[in-house]
Amino acid sequence: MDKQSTIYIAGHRGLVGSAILKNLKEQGYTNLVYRTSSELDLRDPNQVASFFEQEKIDYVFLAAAKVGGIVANNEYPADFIRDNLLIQTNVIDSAYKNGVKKLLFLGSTCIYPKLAPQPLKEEYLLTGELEPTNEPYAIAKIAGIKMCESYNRQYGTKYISVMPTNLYGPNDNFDLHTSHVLPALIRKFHEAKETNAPIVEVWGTGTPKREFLYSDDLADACVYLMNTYEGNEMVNIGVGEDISIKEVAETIKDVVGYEGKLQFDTSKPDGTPRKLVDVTKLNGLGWKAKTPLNEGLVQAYNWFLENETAKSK
Ligand SMILES: NC(=O)C1=CN([C@@H]2O[C@H](COP(=O)(O)OP(=O)(O)OC[C@H]3O[C@@H](n4cnc5c(N)ncnc54)[C@H](OP(=O)(O)O)[C@@H]3O)[C@@H](O)[C@H]2O)C=CC1
Ligand SMILES: C[C@H]1O[C@H](OP(=O)(O)OP(=O)(O)OC[C@H]2O[C@@H](n3cnc4c(=O)[nH]c(N)nc43)[C@H](O)[C@@H]2O)[C@@H](O)[C@@H](O)C1=O
Repeated sequence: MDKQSTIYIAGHRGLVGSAILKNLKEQGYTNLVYRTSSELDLRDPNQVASFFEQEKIDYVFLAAAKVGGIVANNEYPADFIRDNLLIQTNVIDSAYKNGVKKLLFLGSTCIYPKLAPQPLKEEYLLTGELEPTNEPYAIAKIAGIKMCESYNRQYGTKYISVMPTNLYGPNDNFDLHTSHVLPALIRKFHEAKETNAPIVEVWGTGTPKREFLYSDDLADACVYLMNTYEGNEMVNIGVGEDISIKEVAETIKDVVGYEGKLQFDTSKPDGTPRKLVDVTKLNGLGWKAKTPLNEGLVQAYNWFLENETAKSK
């Protein structure tokens, strides 16, 4: 990308899109294009086609999606498969029809089989059954990967797909019903501390393991790969280390300074037992994560204090 290239960041207000926008601004890219979902509904093919015809976009970061935690995925499967198929199909096809030079598609590690060997290598895609709580979302993401590969093969485009592990950071979703585990636990421990509640409820058994990447690191990897990677094969993005939900809950408890107890609600789903990504390919391409989990959690909690608690005052 040149510093003057026209770069569209789809989903620029979200966890990932806002971090990519910040990274691009910091690196001196000046011609950045973005729209909110109310200005441009990416599920609507006509709106997307007109937008691409007008804007003459060179590069696309496709970070707009219907996203949510384990319970949201389980409760709204139709929304997750429909919205994601529509958004990615409209954007990828309009990018092709309007001569976009390169597009980066964001998948997720839930595309790998539920019981795949660990760490998850890129080649494990489509080798086994998916985790049922997020199968519709994962199927949409797999369709996005295959769409990029197919356009590259048939039309000679340069679309790349990246598979990030679980993410957290500024502009995360802190809604307890629809969020992922880290923002949920930050809110739960904070509110329990404020109200002197003796117990914080943690979903599931606490035994599943997850790998967590700070959103600024993810954004840096996306911009790096947009500038350096042209392969048709997807690339995992992660840190290469995981932690149990019980351990991460104890860590957040300490970061927040809550002194009560944890209680595990085993009526809630555990989901995939483990999804540690193999980052050999990413490291070989010259990129490594920088932010340690403890440091990232302190930053995420500070962001929550400055932005989310202000909303409820
Ligand atoms: N969060 C995570 O842990 C992980 C995320 N990812 C992937 O990263 C990408 C971004 O996720 P994340 O940033 O967490 O998600 P967020 O929910 O934080 O942000 C999603 C963004 O998508 C936009 N969007 C949603 N629907 C539409 C629509 N119909 N039209 C236009 N824009 C829309 C929203 O725009 P607006 O704000 O204007 O409404 C929002 O800013 C997704 O592809 C996701 O699968 C992958 C692995 C893990
Ligand atoms: C990114 C990824 O995100 C989702 O998959 P997930 O990793 O299972 O997501 P999660 O963050 O919601 O949960 C991780 C673990 O944590 C436990 N857990 C404890 N207490 C809370 C809690 O309070 N909230 C939530 N959400 N989870 C909790 C929870 O029971 C589970 O064992 C999919 O959307 C998938 O599609 C996807 O791509």
